[in-house]
Amino acid sequence: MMSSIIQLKNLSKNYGTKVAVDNLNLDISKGEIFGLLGPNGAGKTTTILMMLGLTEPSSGNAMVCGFDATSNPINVKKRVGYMPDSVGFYDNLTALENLEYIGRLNGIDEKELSYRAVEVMEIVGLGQDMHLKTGAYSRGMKQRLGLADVLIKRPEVIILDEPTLGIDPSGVRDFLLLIKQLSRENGLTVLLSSHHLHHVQQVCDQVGIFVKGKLLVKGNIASLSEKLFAGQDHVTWVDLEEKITGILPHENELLALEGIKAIKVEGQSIEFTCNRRNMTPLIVRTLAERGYNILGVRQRNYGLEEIYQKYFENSLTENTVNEKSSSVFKKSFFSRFSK
Ligand SMILES: Nc1ncnc2c1ncn2[C@@H]1O[C@H](COP(=O)(O)OP(=O)(O)OP(=O)(O)O)[C@@H](O)[C@H]1O
Repeated sequence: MMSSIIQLKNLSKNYGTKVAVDNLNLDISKGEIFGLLGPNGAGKTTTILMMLGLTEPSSGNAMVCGFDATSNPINVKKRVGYMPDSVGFYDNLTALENLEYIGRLNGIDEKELSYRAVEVMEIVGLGQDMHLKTGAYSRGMKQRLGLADVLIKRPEVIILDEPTLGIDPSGVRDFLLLIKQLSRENGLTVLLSSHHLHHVQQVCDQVGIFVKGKLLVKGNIASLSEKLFAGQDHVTWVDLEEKITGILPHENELLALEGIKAIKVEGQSIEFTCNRRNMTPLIVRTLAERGYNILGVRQRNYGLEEIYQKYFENSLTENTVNEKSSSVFKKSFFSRFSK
């Protein structure tokens, strides 16, 4: 069992009557890449600020690298690198100068600074461009420079708030691979917050889904989709060459197979509703043995894609237009659970 490097116990934060974080309990192991997922306003940033000692919890506590973030923020800040969702630089300085400036703010010895700054620039893939002014940097390059700012103090934990915001898809992939490599090679613990499930799933060992200040579920991607869709029907569609009119000739025989709940025929397509997973091979085999000519087979899977579509995509689209959407998100999420 790996030891926890971040431990949040009954952590809450209220802003007036607004509960931003609601009695949060969370352990993150050393060397783990953890994804905090949730729509806008879920409480991700507030949680991060409490871990860094930048916001005081209303109750509960956050232990980070063995220190209480509220009573001992200096020790936490020494060990934790934080990249906020937007990082600012001095546009008329070169990237290397910007990084050295941050290094000085972190109290890194001048003799070591220039060596370390160049090293970190190479690590984040900006070795070739470190003498360019940051005014000429793309969003993706700035993100890497932001990461360099965080790495220069050789942290044990890095916390990245929405690190993929505004970067193009290939930039996102490269950036996340870099994070993974850094974590694996150096035992670095990474906490990243995002509302992009797609991005998070590429790198995270574990994810936690946040809604309205509460952690709804936590686990690795596979266990998460199991939990979220437990009890859901599994559906398989089979397309046939022949058109079926009326009842499928072998309907009763198929319904007698354990796991098949219902059969619906629509022209050349048959829909099998099953109460257990992985029924598709048996269905296909049985139909083929009975002489049906199968043209295509599809299966409804409950994976990340489905989690994303159900709980994030809708919420996000609405969020950009309408701030009230988090209640929509919550409703659909919970109605799913209470089924
Ligand atoms: N300083 C503050 N004063 C009052 N309310 C706040 C403050 N900071 C955050 N909130 C509220 O607390 C809730 C959680 O916000 P938070 O920024 O932590 O969410 P988030 O998950 O990080 O979302 P985003 O992705 O939009 O940053 C929101 O409803 C927000 O309006």
